[in-house]
Parts: sequence; C-alpha cells; structure tokens
Amino acid sequence: MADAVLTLNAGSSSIKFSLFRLADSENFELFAKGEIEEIESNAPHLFSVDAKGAPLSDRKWDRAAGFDELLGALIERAETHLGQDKLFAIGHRVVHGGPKHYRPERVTPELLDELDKLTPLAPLHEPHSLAPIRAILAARPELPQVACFDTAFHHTVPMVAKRFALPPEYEAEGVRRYGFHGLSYEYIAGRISVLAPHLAAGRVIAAHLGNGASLCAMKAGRSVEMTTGFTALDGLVMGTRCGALDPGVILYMGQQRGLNPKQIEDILYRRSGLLGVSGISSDMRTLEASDDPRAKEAIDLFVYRIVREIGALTSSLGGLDGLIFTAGIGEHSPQIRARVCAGVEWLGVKLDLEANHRNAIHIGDKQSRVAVWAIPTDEEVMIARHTRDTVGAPAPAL
Ligand SMILES: Nc1ncnc2c1ncn2[C@@H]1O[C@H](COP(=O)(O)OP(=O)(O)O)[C@@H](O)[C@H]1O
Ligand SMILES: CC(=O)OP(=O)(O)O
Ligand SMILES: [Mg+2]
Repeated sequence: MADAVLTLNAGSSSIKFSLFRLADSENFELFAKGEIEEIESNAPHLFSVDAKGAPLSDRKWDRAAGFDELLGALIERAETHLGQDKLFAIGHRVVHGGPKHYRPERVTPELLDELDKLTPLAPLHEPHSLAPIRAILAARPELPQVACFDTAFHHTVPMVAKRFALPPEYEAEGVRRYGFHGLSYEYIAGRISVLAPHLAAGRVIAAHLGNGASLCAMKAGRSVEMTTGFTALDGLVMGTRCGALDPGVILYMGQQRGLNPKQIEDILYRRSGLLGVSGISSDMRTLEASDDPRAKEAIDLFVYRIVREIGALTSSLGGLDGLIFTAGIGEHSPQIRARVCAGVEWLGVKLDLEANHRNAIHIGDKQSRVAVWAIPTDEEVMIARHTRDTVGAPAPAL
C-alpha cells in the first residue's frame, strides 16, 4: 500500500490536477493527471489520463455544476483509481499569498478568510483556487489541505526591487511587488542544479512563457528580480493581460473614458495582451498559424517586451550566465525562442538552431557565452513536495 497526494492548479477557466504516489520517502511517481474544463459553464468536463497518457476517466455534465459537485466527483474518481492506496493530503497552487504568507501552509478556515481578501489582487486566479479548497474543507474536513503560494519563491527579492516609489503608507499596507510563477521557477532552479550544475551558482534568467508570462532573475538559485509585481498584470505581454503599462493609462480610462474599476479590470486582465492586440486569439499556436498582420503585430510585441526585460533583468544580475525557457510557449515554440535569442545576441546568447528546432533541452550553440536551455516545468510536483513536507510524510503501514 502506498500513499498519494492530489494537487490542484487552478486557472481562470479550468482546474488542472495530478495524482502522485509516494514511491519512497523522497520521491513522487505520477499516477494520473487531468483537468476539469469549463468549470463555470453549463457543460463542465472532467477527464484524466494515466502517467503514459492512456485515458482513465471522462465525464461531461450537461448543466452547470458547482465546485462542491465537481470536486466531489474528482476526489471520488481519485480514490477509486487509487484502490488500496490512500489519499493522505491535497495540495493547491494559490497564486497570491500577500505580505504574510510566503511558505506553504496547512489550510484552516482562518487562512481562507485572509486569502479571500487578496482576491482583488489576482481576480483570474484566487477565487478559482479558494473555491475548491472550501468545497473540500466542507465535504472532507479530515483530509489535510496545503496552500502553496506562487509568490513565495520571490520572498528573497531585495526590498529595493520590491518597493514602489509611492508614499510609505502604501508600502506599510503591503502595496509592493510580489512576483508570480514562483512554483515553476522553484522547480526550474532545482532542475538547473541537476542538468547544468555549473549554472547553479550563476546568474540565470528563466522565462516562464505560458498563458501568463514572466521572467525571473536568479542568483545562485534564488530569485532576485522578476517582471510580475503587485499583481500578475505587470511585466510581459500575456495571453489576455496587458503587461507593463504606464499608470497614466488607467487614469485616462477612468477620467476620459468614464470607465469604472470593474470595467478597467476587465480590459486589463481579460481583453488585452495577445488577444487584445491581435483581436484573434490569446493562443500562441493560433497566432503563429495565422497570416493576419494583427497576429504578427501581437507576436512582435510579445517578443519585443521579453527582449527588453531580459536587458533590464541582466542589469539587476550584473551579467548573464544562463537563459532558460519554460511553460507552454517557452517549451514548444522554436520560433519565439529563436526571435528572443536573436534579440539578446549582444549579451552573448547564441542558439543551436537545429537543437532549437527539434525542441531539445540544451539549445545553446557551443560558441554561446550564455548557456541556453528549454526545460519543461512541473508546478504540480512542486506542490506535491511542499504538501508532503508541510503535512509530514505519512507513517509507514504496519
Ligand atoms: N507547439 C506550440 N507552439 C506555440 N505555442 C504553444 C505550443 N504549445 C502550447 N503553446 C502555447 O502555450 C500557451 C499555454 O501555455 P501553458 O503553460 O499551458 O499555460 P497555462 O498553464 O498558464 O494555461 C498557449 O499560448 C499555447 O498556444
Ligand atoms: C500568475 C499567473 O500568471 O499564472 P498563470 O500563468 O497560470 O495564468
Ligand atoms: Mg500556468
């Protein structure tokens, strides 16, 4: 009999989950993974596959189903798949931990009440992480749950990089830069120490380019700067988010256009970025396949901002030894990686075009002064490890 951890990673319209078995006291083995899609629609869909990708279960609803029902169905499936093995804890990616929560924490009703207050700072994510936690707490109060914060890895960023040049009362209230995609960067930092030990003590920029996108500057495996800030709106152009914006634009929207805060939130979070600029899609695959000039304009802007921010983060690091691409676009788009690397060639970055084309992991040219890698990320395994460490490894069966 083995023990298992279920991880949940909530996005704006879907919840990804993974089920890991504790193979021994240290290592997890992926047992199943899947997704609940269209969670708030009239047709939610739950599917899962095993570690090799073979289908395990598939269920479609033909009506809206609340989080209680969807999560109940998920846990029931997970326990059925596990058979004799025991689900001992559930871990969650929670995007914003605010000023107080920068370590994984066991969920309590008090913690949930505090995290609720951070919803305005992560409107696409926080409600979708907290609703499943609440549903599970009500249905299965005996099952330990752990919140793993996406902001936690950036706790090491120096204060000078976290401060806004605002009057001090804002800083005192926690209005500062936090940074996101921390679970992904923590995983990447661990992989670098295995795959490229010579980089582990060096100056590295990791580019998490997915639906949400950001860069993280790491020195000796610790975050020293990132492009996301108080919220996951700042920095790079994202699927539907605008990235860095002159705050004067927000004043303009309110004062000249007469938009209220909810309408502005909707534009900045849901109607900007690749989708807003192209008017076609937030999905990089669709844009790459399109010959519409607006798709090209959106991709040009996406790449330009990455190149610009790599320059800025290199300054924070005082030089650059390694550049790592990860997440959906970073792992799978040779075109975007090639264009970014061409833009920062002056830093000593040179791609091996053939390795890049076949999506190899080590994609730097032998002549490249900066090591270049494309490393698949795994936020789920990070959540599983933190969950096990926070709850404590289960006692061995007698
Ligand atoms: N082969 C590919 N080429 C280009 N972009 C890709 C490819 N595969 C996935 N992507 C892009 O990755 C993005 C999604 O990244 P992902 O890390 O899965 O996002 P999230 O976890 O935030 O939902 C989408 O823009 C998608 O188009
Ligand atoms: C914080 C964030 O942007 O997350 P995601 O990339 O999952 O949207
Ligand atoms: Mg993601």
